[in-house]
Amino acid sequence: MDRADSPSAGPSNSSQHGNSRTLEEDNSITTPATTTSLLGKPRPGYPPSTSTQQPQGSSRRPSNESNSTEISLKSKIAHKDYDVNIKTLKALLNILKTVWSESRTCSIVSTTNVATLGSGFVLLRIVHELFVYLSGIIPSQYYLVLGNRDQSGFNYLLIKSLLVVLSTGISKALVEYVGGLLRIQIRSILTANTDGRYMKSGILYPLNLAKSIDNPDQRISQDIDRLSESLMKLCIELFLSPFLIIYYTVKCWSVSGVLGPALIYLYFISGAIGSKLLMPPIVRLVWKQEKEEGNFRYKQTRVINFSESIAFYGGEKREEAEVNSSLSTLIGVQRRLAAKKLRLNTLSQTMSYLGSILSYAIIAIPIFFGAYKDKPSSDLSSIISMNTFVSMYLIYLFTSMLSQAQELTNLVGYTVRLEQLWKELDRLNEKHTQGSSLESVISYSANRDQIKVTDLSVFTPQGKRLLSGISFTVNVGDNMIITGPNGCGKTSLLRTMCGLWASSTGHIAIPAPIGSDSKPTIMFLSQMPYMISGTLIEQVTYPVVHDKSLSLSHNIMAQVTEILHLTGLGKLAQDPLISGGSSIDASMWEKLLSPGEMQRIAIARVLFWKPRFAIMDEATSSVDIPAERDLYSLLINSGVSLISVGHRDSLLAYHNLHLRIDPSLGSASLDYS
Ligand SMILES: Nc1ncnc2c1ncn2[C@@H]1O[C@H](COP(=O)(O)OP(=O)(O)OP(=O)(O)O)[C@@H](O)[C@H]1O
Repeated sequence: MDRADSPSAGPSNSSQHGNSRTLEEDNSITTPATTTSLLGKPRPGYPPSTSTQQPQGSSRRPSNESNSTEISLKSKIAHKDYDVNIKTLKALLNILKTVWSESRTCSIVSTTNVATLGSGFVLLRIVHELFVYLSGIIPSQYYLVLGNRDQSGFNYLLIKSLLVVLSTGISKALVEYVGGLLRIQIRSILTANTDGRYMKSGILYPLNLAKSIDNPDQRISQDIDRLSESLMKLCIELFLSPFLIIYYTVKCWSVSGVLGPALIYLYFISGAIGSKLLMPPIVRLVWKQEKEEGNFRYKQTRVINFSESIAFYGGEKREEAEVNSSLSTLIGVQRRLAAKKLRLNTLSQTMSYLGSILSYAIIAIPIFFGAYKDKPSSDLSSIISMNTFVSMYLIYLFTSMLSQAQELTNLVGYTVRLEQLWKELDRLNEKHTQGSSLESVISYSANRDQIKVTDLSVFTPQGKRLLSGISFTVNVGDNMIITGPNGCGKTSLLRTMCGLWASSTGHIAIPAPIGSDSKPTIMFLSQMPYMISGTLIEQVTYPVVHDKSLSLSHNIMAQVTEILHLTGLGKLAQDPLISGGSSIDASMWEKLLSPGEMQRIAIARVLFWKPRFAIMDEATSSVDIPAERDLYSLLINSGVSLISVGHRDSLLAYHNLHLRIDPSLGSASLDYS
């Protein structure tokens, strides 16, 4: 409820506008349209929905096991861990501390902004509360001047009330505006901080591979935003609540005696108990609804992503059946939810109407006990109006507090989710920092011209042994091809050599980078090249951090253009749509280029960076045979040593070493040619 629209009072006014306003506002706290209980609404979107984004990388198989683990983990979290308790409040405090300390160093917000906005918010909130009080007592003044037929008093009051109402509206809008700006600042700070911890070597991939935390994308993009929103909502609503409750209790007491506040407190307690009893099944169903919403959305997204394959197969009917089945599960849950909400809404509606009647019952007591028997009727109307405002506002403050209690539960929920992510990121960071010097099978060698693998055993992240006893040495100038049947572990060996899979034994020595040299010494090319959002130059120079001067540098442009011509992509450099210098979305790149052209872009990146070694996992499988010959010649002539995986016999000619994997033995033999 907007306190600017807080219960206006007066016998006729309150029955016409005052009460209807009040009920409407009470309903904003209690009715199903906006919320489901006196304790506030279970927010859509929380508990978290199933992310539509699938982790990329090596977890190629849809894992039912991991999904069910995730779901059961979420169930546990939804029912148990999201309570408001000391632990979760400490986590919230930790987040607030981070916001405060980061606001001084964060590059995307200025400290002055945060401090100015914070103090501006506090000031505006106090000013607004003063105007709310002034506008609340205006109706009682109207009863007085109208009752006394005082025309000049009425004219003066008319102007005064217009100014007060205008100021109340403006101050409320400003409170929400400044609160909204603060929310954006908090979100920016927390997101930048979390992304800084997440987008790191040794963290991004292991976190998504092991799924040790569900939906990090959702936690960063959605949960942080909702956390900031909940925090600001609580600040806007509850910032002055304790003081206001004390003030309006005293006021109510002074008009109606102890019975008035006592009845309001009783009303509040019974509403809270009733609501608390009816809430749990609804919370559970809301959680389930969010999960089914997520599943439904995921199915729809998959249809979009794979529309071409579905069209080729003519599988539209099959997809429709799949989507419909998901929809019918979702609708089933929504029906059960609506049924459960009925009881709670009955209570909520009844309580909100009772609240407005209660305010009259409170003033009726002193009137019938003779407290105002000497007052003329105009004065009495004014007193009734004033009292109705005070008691209704007190009732509003309580219901508002109750509804914010649910907001607090949401805030704690988002806090727990963010804290879990931070803890996991810190754990992986610690492991990575230690692992690179102590535990990992990979070590940097002073010999920058060699990759040496000794007695390596390769295990999947789940611990299944794929290969054992693998040993080989590739010197700069050598080119090695790895062959073997599907599923024997070729790509897994490459993942282990690149340090992506840590669960291995043996030893791999790779060239050490020199100082702060950002040039990669080893580059990995997968069968499906990764396209980025950006310009043609950024595409070829990936993974350099985006730099405007790079796009303007004539040297780099000339170098990239030459490489594009060499790799058979000269037409791209001439295409105004592509080479115009404007950024193109990654998904658009994937449409503009064929798989073979994307593989050529990946090779262009190697030619641009000229690393010591390029590890190529079927990286030319979509390129025609003559072009494959040209590309391999280019790479070898540029001084890059290649470690290739492939099935085509044509590849053998470009390599002097041949590692054959024998799946029956789980080992490999090395041939020289
Ligand atoms: N993330 C993972 N978790 C568990 N097992 C995996 C994972 N990735 C791959 N595997 C399994 O490891 C085995 C070897 O896979 P890998 O991709 O290394 O085979 P490959 O020799 O490259 O096959 P292909 O020639 O078809 O590309 C397969 O049985 C595969 O299912």
